[in-house]
Amino acid sequence: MKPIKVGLLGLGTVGTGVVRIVEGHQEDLQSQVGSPIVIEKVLVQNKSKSRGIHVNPDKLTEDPWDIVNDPEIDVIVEVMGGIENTRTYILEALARGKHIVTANKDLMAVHGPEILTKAHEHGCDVLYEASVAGGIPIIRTLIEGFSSDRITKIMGIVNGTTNFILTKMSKEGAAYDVVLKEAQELGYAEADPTSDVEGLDAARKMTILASLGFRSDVSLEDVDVKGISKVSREDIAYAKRLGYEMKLLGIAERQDDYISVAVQPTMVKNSHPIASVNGVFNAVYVYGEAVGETMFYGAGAGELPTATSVVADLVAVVKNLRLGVNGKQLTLTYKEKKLKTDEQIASKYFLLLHVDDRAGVLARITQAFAEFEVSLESVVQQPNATLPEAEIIIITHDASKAAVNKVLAAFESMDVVKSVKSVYRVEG
Ligand SMILES: NC(=O)C1=CN([C@@H]2O[C@H](COP(=O)(O)OP(=O)(O)OC[C@H]3O[C@@H](n4cnc5c(N)ncnc54)[C@H](OP(=O)(O)O)[C@@H]3O)[C@@H](O)[C@H]2O)C=CC1
Ligand SMILES: N[C@@H](CC=O)C(=O)O
Repeated sequence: MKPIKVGLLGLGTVGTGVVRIVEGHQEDLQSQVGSPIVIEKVLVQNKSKSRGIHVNPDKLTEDPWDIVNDPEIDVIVEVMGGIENTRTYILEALARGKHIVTANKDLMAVHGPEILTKAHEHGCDVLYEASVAGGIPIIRTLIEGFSSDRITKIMGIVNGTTNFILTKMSKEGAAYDVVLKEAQELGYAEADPTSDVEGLDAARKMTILASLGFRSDVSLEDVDVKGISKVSREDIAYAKRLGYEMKLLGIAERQDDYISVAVQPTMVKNSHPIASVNGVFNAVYVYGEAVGETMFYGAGAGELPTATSVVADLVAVVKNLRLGVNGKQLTLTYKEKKLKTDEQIASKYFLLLHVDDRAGVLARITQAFAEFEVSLESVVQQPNATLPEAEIIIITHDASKAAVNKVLAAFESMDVVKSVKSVYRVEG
């Protein structure tokens, strides 16, 4: 059979993995799709850079149009990252009838609907399994595995870099900056790791998951995002003492027609399976009305796990080519979203306050919670080790975000409250 020719945009962490798997598993791939898969051309920024993999130098190009305009190329695998240039290359490639596989969540979270519409118009496939949770086949699972159910909640660790950092800080007492550097060296972090640590990467992934899971037009602006850069070793130690692990969680919830999506550092009860998801591993919990609770676990970043998802998409495109059904999949119809208000978003909260250490303070603090009908699960007061103040550690029962914000606003005008050191959502 005629070989399938692939143009690879990018030969960094993921691109290198794609070449290794396509070459190393060639026989298995051929047996599934019935023809050889050949990486015909590879786009890089700098052809003379030394690389950890040998690629025939004649295949390397620094000009994306060498690939986009090449009529011999059937499929483009985009693993270079970035948004605007990449969007242009992909739209142009679709206009020329090429199928696309991408790992680019930044692009798909922002321009996904435009790209998928264009693909449909041109009878092309656009697959993006690797864009969320690296090696876990969660996108295919949401589209196919849950097609018969109605999802009410998607909750997970969807960023490997921040889970790697929080795990090392929690288990080894490691310093934030040192572990971030290690995550970068291992190829887990984004080109600009701010998007990992400030939660944007996870927010993009949650946009994709929530859109597919709730079949709703969720956009990045709908996600309430907070990263881990302000999580201190002290916060992690408090969490552990109380029986929790600190995790950066993405949480998308639906009640009737109303949804909320957030990414935030969250204290997860030790007994919850997500609390023991460590290092670069990701896990996604999906709750369906009929199926109940399910969990998907695996490496969320890194060369080979991510490339596994990319090459699986490539195999799917080639199988569709064989069957002549590219671009013929039924597209999802998205409902117009209705976002929950802060009154409708409920969870347990952890608060750490520094207060004056004198009679009646605890009563005033608890009175503020009572005023806004926030019920408390536990309250602990202890002296501060270094300051002439007391610390109050509070865990609430389920309370609305609006009510907790009102309590926090009340603390601002209470002279006995010196500072609100930390506030975290609590799960489990
Ligand atoms: N790393 C991971 O674990 C995961 C990454 N992803 C996504 O996969 C994509 C790639 O990530 P990753 O492999 O880590 O990125 P890298 O930074 O390691 O590699 C990027 C590659 O693209 C090339 N490149 C970048 N910009 C251009 C440009 N303007 N013109 C030509 N070539 C360019 C680079 O060339 P050169 O080598 O010459 O510099 C490099 O080979 C991103 O979208 C990322 O978000 C998704 C899941 C996991
Ligand atoms: N930087 C990302 C890579 C995979 O998407 C992460 O750490 O999860």
